[in-house]
Amino acid sequence: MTSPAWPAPFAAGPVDATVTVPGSKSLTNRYLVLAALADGPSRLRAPLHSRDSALMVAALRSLGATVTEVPGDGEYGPDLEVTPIPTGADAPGLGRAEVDCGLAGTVMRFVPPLAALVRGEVAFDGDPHARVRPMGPVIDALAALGVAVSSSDPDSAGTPTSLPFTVHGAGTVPGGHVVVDASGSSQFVSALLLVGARFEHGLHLEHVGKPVPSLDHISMTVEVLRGVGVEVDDSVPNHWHVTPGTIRAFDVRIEQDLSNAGPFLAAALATHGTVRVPNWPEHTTQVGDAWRRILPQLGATVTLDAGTLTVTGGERITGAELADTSELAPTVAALCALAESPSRLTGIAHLRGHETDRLAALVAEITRLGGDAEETEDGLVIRPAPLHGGVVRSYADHRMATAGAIWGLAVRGVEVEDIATTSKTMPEFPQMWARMLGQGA
Ligand SMILES: O=C(O)C1=C[C@@H](OP(=O)(O)O)[C@@H](O)[C@H](O)C1
Ligand SMILES: C=C(OP(=O)(O)O)C(=O)O
Repeated sequence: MTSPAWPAPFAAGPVDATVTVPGSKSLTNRYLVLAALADGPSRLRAPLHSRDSALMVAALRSLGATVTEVPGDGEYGPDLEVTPIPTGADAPGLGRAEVDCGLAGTVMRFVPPLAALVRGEVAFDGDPHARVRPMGPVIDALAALGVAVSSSDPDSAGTPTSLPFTVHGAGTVPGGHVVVDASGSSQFVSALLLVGARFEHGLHLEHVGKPVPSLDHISMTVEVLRGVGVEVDDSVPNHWHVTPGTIRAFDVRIEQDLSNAGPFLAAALATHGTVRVPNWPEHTTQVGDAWRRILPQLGATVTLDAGTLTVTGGERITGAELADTSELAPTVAALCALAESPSRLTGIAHLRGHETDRLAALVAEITRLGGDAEETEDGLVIRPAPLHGGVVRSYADHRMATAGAIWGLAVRGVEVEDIATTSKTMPEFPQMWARMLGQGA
């Protein structure tokens, strides 16, 4: 049974709110992987607790890590303590394990290389749509690095290109030089870099193909690795050298998810109001820091003062040309559909391989509400047109659901199908949205 569509609250006046959001998905799931491979127990403070992080925790447990919730000072749930998985040729055999990737790119891409370092068979599968998300480059790279990967589908022969598949971990990986085409997702690069130090000869990863998207996420991987004592040389574009060595156990505080701050900041523009986000990190590799550059181009005033980001919407939203907005694109597109001049988003062809084909989904939903949007080869063109109410489909995509919420602020009668899909990275979303609007909850 599907739950009824969520009536998106309409904002009768300008929003005036202060919002903090749960921990970063990308940081939480990177640190979880590193903790599972570290040289001792680690602690994540104020991590994300959501479907994607729960899937990562479950995956690591099934590979032999111990992950324990311990009380912390985070607003959105306990800290996590992680005792690493036993790896290496002498590690106790795991037998057979199963990993449910859900729809989490970070789980389906980051965990298979880790599975190669345990001794046992690890079967990966996920949600129906996860089976069409691109996986081939990670599997091919593992195969080239000496790891056996087979299809879990008895009818399919040869090296798998997508879920479901099984990694036959030998406990050790020779490693060395490998070439990937990472034009489909930066996660192919991050996945291999995260574990490369634990390969016998380390890793020299080379990208060949169209440009790698979402480069900020690779910078995040490199910075996080350096922070735990891993040597990474990224001085030559499209080449990454990871020196073999230990991953140091750590105690880190996870930054709040700046991408997920996006819909709340967008509310300032959609309602011509003000939204403040305290604890904005002074230095960060999160792509969401780009809100400081993007939102002024859409007509907002943005200041960062004493660690609080304040966004005040202008009288109108102006359209803009914006490149490489990565996972911010659905939120940006939602605002562009409310703008008074045209917008062009470029460098986001790979969004077709995200939780859903986001370019098609955004065009369909903007059009459904009476807007004017079309796909280009590598993005979207969105032209001004008055929107009307309707039921926005979310396609199991948290960012489509939050796009619907943004439209609902400015347009009466918008409902969002399956708002619960926001639990992928922000289970508290409906309550947080109501609180932002002063509706209690
Ligand atoms: O490494 C990560 O944590 C992510 C990388 C990006 O993937 P793509 O390169 O596929 O866009 C981003 O869109 C995704 O939400 C998270
Ligand atoms: C693309 C996204 O997720 P994933 O980590 O599943 O790729 C996203 O959160 O926008």
